[in-house]
Amino acid sequence: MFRSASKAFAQVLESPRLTALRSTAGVTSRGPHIGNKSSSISRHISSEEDERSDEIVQTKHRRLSVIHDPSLNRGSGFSVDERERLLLRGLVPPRRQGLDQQIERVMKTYERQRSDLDKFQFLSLLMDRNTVLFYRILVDNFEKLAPIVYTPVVGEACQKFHAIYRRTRGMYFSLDDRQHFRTMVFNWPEDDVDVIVVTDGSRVLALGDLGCNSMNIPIGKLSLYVSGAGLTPTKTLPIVLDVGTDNEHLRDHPLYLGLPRRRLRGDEYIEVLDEWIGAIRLRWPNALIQFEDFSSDVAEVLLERYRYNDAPVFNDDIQSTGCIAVASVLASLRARGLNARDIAREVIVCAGAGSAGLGVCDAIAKAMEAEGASANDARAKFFILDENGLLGRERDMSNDSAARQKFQRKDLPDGMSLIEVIRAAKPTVLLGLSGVGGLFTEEIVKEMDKHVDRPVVFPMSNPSSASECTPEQVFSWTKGNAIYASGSPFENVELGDGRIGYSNQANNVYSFPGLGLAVTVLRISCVTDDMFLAAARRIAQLLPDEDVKKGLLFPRVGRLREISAEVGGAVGMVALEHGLVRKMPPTEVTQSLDGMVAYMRKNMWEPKYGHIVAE
Ligand SMILES: NC(=O)c1ccc[n+]([C@@H]2O[C@H](COP(=O)([O-])OP(=O)(O)OC[C@H]3O[C@@H](n4cnc5c(N)ncnc54)[C@H](O)[C@@H]3O)[C@@H](O)[C@H]2O)c1
Ligand SMILES: O=C(O)C[C@H](O)C(=O)O
Ligand SMILES: [Mg+2]
Repeated sequence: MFRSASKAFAQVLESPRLTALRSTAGVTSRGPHIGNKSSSISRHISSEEDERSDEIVQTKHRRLSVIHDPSLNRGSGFSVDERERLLLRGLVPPRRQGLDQQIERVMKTYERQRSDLDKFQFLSLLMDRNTVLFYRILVDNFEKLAPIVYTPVVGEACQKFHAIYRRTRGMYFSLDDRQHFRTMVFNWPEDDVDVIVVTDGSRVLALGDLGCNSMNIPIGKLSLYVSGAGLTPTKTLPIVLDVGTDNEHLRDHPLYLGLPRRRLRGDEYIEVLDEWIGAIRLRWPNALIQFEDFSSDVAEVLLERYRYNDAPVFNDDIQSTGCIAVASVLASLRARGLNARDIAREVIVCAGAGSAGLGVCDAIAKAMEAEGASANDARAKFFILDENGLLGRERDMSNDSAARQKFQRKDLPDGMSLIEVIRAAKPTVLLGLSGVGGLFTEEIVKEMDKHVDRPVVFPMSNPSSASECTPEQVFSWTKGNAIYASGSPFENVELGDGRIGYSNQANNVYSFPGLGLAVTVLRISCVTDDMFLAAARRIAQLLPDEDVKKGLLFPRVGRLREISAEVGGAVGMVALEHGLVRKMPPTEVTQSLDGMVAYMRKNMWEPKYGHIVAE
């Protein structure tokens, strides 16, 4: 009955497009030696073309080794001077082309790719070839390409990693490398690493244990740090910890690239993680470490073990998912004409009691407490289910984590079904972090709709196939009344009466890039829950009332750079207040949130060709 709304109509509601931001001028060095020597020389070379940035890169590379280094390669875009200085004469076609022409050629070829997986591979190969061109294209076409490099297509790319593998990127630490972690970190050529995303592949989206195949997840996340928050590409490091896999299909597959053994668990697993983090801290003491897609049995344990160890660490699935969930609930309050303090009156039903579901509920409970609710009153607002139904009275939770025990309902029978819980609790917000596609049926959503004016339905599971319901379903079942946000992207829906049903994307991509930007720019020493709460509040305020009233909760991901500057600003102000900043910005920056946001924006890397000079 409903069909997807045209993009053009949706864009009418959007505020001005992303402003291009220039990075600050600087000199870096890239070459065959290990390590970068930053020179103090900083001079402006008057550019032959306006499109060039002021950045000067020194290199010892010459001839084909320049072309084979993606961070130096400019393809047909090397200037006449660079061709002379780097001995490239005759090694590239004679006619020089600018970025615009290169983009045109690449996008035409991209459009000819037949499947989404072909598109993924095409972009991966571009990333391997030419860093600036890849990121220029990603930044300029973010909304179109994010679903390819990120959820949902990155999920399929992980499932088929062993079959489509072409070239290495990032680092692998396997059980066979034990006792070598502290030396092998020096095999990585960069002395400066700002952000590491690490996974052990034990729970990739809702696709289960993908072992070593999971490498595309850290690669994808880091490409969002660069495109969405202006982190420097060469200072990002994707890592897979290969501790085996319990995925028999992969383990027995002749092309599988990881260790063909069962997954290591227990104390020995923790020892491996300790050894790994010790090695990382030895080589890159300040790098932000993002734990990604670790299964729920270890995710929280690892976070608690490392988060206060004097270096920044966070778990994306727990904390930044909590952040976007809080932002979504806060924005939905605005949509319903309520205030932030009304969050304490929300009633939350959450399907999914893994680390993501519990992390989200914990973050919302903390947001309630921040608005004056007691811890007990906040807890009483939650009804959490796992695959066995409600976490209720009779459930033996003695071996469960504190995070899970906290949400046990002592007043209701264990195992109540989702529909029974909806009838009993009359929720205002329904969250899906179950990984079960289609879990929110017509009966469930209609039951919820009976008790509230505007049901808030957030099926947050990824990829799209795991979404608990689609926007078309929810808007159809609620006659367009619902407020909707999903983990993976969906098109908006035309409601048939001139209105649009907005399909917001409640994905942690709204928070982790901006957080990483702030940690890097200010060298923040520890990532705290208060930072995520401040970021959530900021995200929830980014759109004007007239947009939010229509059910649009925050700007679309196409404006991620702007959003990341705002998130970075909010995080930076909390870090300042709590004395966690190790690299103080100029005083005027510290005076206001606006000043901090502008500072974040100014420190973003911009994908433009700089000038390469011979070292
Ligand atoms: N939107 C986002 O930004 C975001 C971020 C992180 C995770 N996620 C998604 O959240 C999901 C869960 O992640 P996780 O790490 O907690 O995984 P998990 O496998 O540990 O947890 C899944 C939970 O769902 C429960 N469950 C299974 N079937 C159910 C059912 N029929 N009814 C109710 N509960 C059921 C399981 O018992 C378990 O508690 C994944 O799909 C992941 O992609 C989304
Ligand atoms: O990767 C995503 O799209 C979000 C999240 O980190 C997840 O694990 O689903
Ligand atoms: Mg994840």
